[in-house]
Amino acid sequence: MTADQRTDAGKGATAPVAEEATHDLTVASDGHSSSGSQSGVRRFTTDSADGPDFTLGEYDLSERAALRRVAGLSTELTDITEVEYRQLRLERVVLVGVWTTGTLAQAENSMRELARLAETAGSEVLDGLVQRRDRPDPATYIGSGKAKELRDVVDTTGADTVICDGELAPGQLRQLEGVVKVKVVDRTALILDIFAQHARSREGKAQVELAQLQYLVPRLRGWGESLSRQVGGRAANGVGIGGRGPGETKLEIDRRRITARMSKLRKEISGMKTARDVKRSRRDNNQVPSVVLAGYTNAGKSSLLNRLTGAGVLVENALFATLDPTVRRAETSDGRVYTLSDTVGFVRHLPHQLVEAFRSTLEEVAAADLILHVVDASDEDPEAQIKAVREVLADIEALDVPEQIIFNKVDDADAETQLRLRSLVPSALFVSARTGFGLDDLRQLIEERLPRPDRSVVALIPYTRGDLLARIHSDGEVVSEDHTNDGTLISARVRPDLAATLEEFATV
Ligand SMILES: Nc1nc2c(ncn2[C@@H]2O[C@H](COP(=O)(O)OP(=O)(O)OP(=O)(O)O)[C@@H](O)[C@H]2O)c(=O)[nH]1
Repeated sequence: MTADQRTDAGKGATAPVAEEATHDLTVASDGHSSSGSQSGVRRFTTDSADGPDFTLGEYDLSERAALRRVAGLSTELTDITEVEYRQLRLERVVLVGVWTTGTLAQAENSMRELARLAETAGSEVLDGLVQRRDRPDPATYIGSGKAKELRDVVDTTGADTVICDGELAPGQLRQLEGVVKVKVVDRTALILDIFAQHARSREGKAQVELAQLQYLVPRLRGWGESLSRQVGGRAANGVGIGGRGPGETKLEIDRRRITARMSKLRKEISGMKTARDVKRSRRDNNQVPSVVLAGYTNAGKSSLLNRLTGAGVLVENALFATLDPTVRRAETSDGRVYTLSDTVGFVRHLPHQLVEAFRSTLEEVAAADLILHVVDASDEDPEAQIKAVREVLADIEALDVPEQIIFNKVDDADAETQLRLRSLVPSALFVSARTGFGLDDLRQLIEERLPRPDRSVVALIPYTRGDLLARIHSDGEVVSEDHTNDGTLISARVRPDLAATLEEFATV
């Protein structure tokens, strides 16, 4: 094996999803929009408690470039302090990775995944380089010789961006940019950007913005005080940013504003979580068991949800089509009701900022009765998918929820692969959301693994409480039922909460 390997990262990947690739996203949550002027002086409305409209003044070009680089923002933007995000405009990209551990095949898979991520963000992958190293170079991520080679690849292909397969220190990004002379972004910024493109709900948008800001804050420190300027004069004359008076640097103001914005977002997210908790506890009180589809991005979770519930959920051959959790009602063949939900797709090296920001959404997974862990059987490295998903499950403390591995897309996996997967996870179920193969088995499995009603009750339910009778029928198992003058005498097995409700009508 040679030390340096060129990958075919772009070749194995599927067609880019160009739609909306350059769509802009404004995340000012109160509906105020910012307005920019060509001159570089930007006025905008802020929803911060610090004050109303204000003027930021001008950044010089190098500062703007630094801001964009730090934020991983689009080329024609913007002042970070406007708290407005646009998508990365990554058009023609070259990928670069450092292979430190594992096999070459694993390193290449990681690059292939990076290629898919880049394409999901709307870019065209032109080439990819991997360098074998004990650890990334502290200055330029790859070694200086390799960086020059990368510059040649950039020149030859006409790429406008380099994407690194890791999270880089701000200094590394800057120094590598200095060598290759085009924009350099890292995997984290790329994933954050894809999430920003896919966020639809208010909660999803707020969560992504929070994650972006978390990514941003240490990077503000990274390019540091040298870019700070005294803006105390502006702050003091009232046009500034709620001013702490003279002497405050631009950097400090940025940082303070971002911190304020982050705590506002946290509050918003926790408010939305409360609303969701209420819904969930209503479901819990009705003891509706919940089954969650979790798994790697693009594994086919939405397709399975559609198949199992007939719900019209977006299915897209792109990473992270699903960002906002979808909860659907489903029923077993014996009429027991449960909820089936789709969750955000996981990915290798899911930025910790995202896991943090999406924690409240992911808590749904930790509260489930059963996790259907969907794995793409046609993927080159399903083991890596399983590992990555389990890492996130561990992170959100969902490891003690019963988990069932479902290998999906078996229509696209040859017999040899299926055999290998079978020996890898003997208890796994093999299905195809596309052809319908194995779905009856999956339904049956859900039925068997749903918590069963285990309390025996005998109760005389007055005719005025048809609601209770209906619940016993839908959530429990009726043993016998008799209509008497005083009401319905019913013997049934039900779950503990319903048993408690029925206590006042119990006859034994
Ligand atoms: N061949 C094959 N393709 C499938 C199957 N199930 C889903 N797909 C395809 O896989 C792609 C991703 O499917 P989704 O259902 O959107 O996957 P997901 O896991 O919800 O994706 P994220 O939203 O990224 O987490 C789509 O192009 C589907 O048509 C299957 O059983 N066989």
